[in-house]
Amino acid sequence: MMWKRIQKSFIHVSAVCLKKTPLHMKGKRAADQRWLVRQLNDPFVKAAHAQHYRCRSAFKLIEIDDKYRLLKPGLSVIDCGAAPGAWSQVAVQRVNSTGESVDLPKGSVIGIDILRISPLDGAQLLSDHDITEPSTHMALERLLPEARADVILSDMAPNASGLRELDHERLVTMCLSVLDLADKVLRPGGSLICKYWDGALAHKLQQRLSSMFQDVRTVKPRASRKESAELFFLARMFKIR
Ligand SMILES: C[S@@+](CC[C@H](N)C(=O)[O-])C[C@H]1O[C@@H](n2cnc3c(N)ncnc32)[C@H](O)[C@@H]1O
Repeated sequence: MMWKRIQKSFIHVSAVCLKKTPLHMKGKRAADQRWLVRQLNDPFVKAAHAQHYRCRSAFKLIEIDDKYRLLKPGLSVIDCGAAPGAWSQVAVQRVNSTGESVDLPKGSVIGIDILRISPLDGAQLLSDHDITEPSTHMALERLLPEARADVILSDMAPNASGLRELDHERLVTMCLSVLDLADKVLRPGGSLICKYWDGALAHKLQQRLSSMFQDVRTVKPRASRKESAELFFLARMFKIR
C-alpha cells in the first residue's frame, strides 16, 4: 500500500518535471524517467526494499548461491566492488548462518570498493581501495584469516562510458586483477564469481579461468536484466598450483 503510494507520487513528480523542462534537457529527463519507472516496477527492487538489502543485485548472488552452494558457514569471503553492500550482506548471512545449530562456525567477509561502503555488521570493509592496485591486494592479505580466502566475489563495474567495447575492455582488466588476487590468496578447492560484460575479450578471461579452476561456466541469474550485456563467470575448484 505504502509502496504503491510512493510509486504514484514519484511518477506524478517526474511527469510534472518533464513538462517544465527545456527542450534540450528533455532527452536526459525522459531517460531518467524511464529509469525511474523501470525501478518502480521492478520486482527485485521491491523485494530488496522489503528484505532490507542495500540493492536489487543481492538477488543475483542469492540465485547463483542457492543453486551452486558456494557460501557455507565458516568460510572466508572477499567481495570486490562491494558498494553499496548487498552482496556482502548476503555473504555475511550465509557464512555466519545463525540457523538451527548454534555450533556452526563463523566465517569472515571482507568487502572492498573504490568508493565508500557504509558500515555493515559482520563484515570488514576496505573503502577507497582500487582492486587494480597491488597495495589493495596486500591490505586484503593482511585482513584475511591465515591470509587465505575460500570464495572471491566480484560484481565490479567501471563507470560506463557508453562505448561498449571500451567498457568491456576496462571491466576485463579489472577481472584480471581479481584473478591475480585469486592466485595469491585463494585456497585450493576455492571458488570465484566474477561479473563481466560480454565482448571480444571474454574468451581470454575464460581461458585464464580454465587454467586456474577445474570447472568454469557462464551464468545469467534472472535478476540480471535481459537487455544488459552483463554475465557472470562461475569458477569452482581452484587448482593446486
Ligand atoms: C554494480 S556495483 C556493485 C554492487 C554490489 N555487488 C552490491 O551488491 O551492493 C559495482 C561496484 O564496483 C566498484 N568498482 C569499480 N571499479 C573498481 C575498482 N577499480 N576497484 C574496486 N571497486 C571498483 C564501483 O565503485 C561499484 O561500487
